[in-house]
Amino acid sequence: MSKEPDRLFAQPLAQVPDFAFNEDVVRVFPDMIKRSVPGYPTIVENLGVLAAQFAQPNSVLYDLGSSLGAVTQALRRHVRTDGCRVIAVDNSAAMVERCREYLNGQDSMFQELLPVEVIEGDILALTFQPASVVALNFTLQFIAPDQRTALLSRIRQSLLPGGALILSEKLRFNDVEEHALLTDLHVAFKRANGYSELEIAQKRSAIENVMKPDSLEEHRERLLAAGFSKVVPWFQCLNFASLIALP
Ligand SMILES: Nc1ncnc2c1ncn2[C@@H]1O[C@H](C[S@+](CC[C@H]([NH3+])C(=O)[O-])CC(=O)[O-])[C@@H](O)[C@H]1O
Ligand SMILES: O=C(O)C(=O)Cc1ccccc1
Repeated sequence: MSKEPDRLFAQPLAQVPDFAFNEDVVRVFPDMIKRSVPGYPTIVENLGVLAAQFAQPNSVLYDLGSSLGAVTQALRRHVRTDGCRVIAVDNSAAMVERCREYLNGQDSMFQELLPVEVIEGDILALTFQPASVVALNFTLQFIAPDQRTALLSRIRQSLLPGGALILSEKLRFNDVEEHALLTDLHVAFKRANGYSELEIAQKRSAIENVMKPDSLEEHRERLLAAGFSKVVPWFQCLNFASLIALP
């Protein structure tokens, strides 16, 4: 994995462009996501552990918005169920190219890993195969809000009995004080990870038009509206959380 440190927002920018998953981001992405998302390594590793409980024989496990394939690699470390295969999907060509390289690296180091296919494509245009596990690890927040219910409904329709959707997201909070406190604590987390005030401020304006977090209540209601029967939060660290949604 690339060890290049994230300095993308370190210099003052005359105008901060909207955040995009381009080659510059790909180069620093492992460092960026670890220093920006509290609990990220714990979520990714345990997503593999959870997935192993829901994986059904001869089914597909989806990693939607796979970026560099961290979740796919965790699925392949933990899931031993017969006949499973992983489909990773991302619409960033730069991410997909590097993701394929990393997965080839994993293949060369370990034997008997689940087969994996990496698709460059829009998850909104994807035809889902019957699946036992669908991971949306910090991806739904980048989907246009008015498209989210339809996407979750299609995922729900593709899920096999005994399967699960695992949804990780940055949260906003309806309670003003709770929102302010957890936002401040997230800034403290970033500062503690070496980001300057300028980096934090410029990153905030880069993502504000492209990443729209929902509250836990909105997620729960939307998942139920999409046909899921049960929503169980299994992890929260500051304003980042992960939920299990059962068909
Ligand atoms: N419509 C779309 N179709 C396909 N991909 C998309 C779409 N919109 C955004 N993406 C992709 O979703 C990913 C979101 S990052 C996921 C981290 C990863 N899951 C991880 O566990 O490391 C989250 C973050 O950076 O905060 C990017 O790679 C986008 O290209
Ligand atoms: O950096 C942030 O403030 C975030 O909310 C997380 C994030 C991580 C990586 C890309 C975009 C957003």
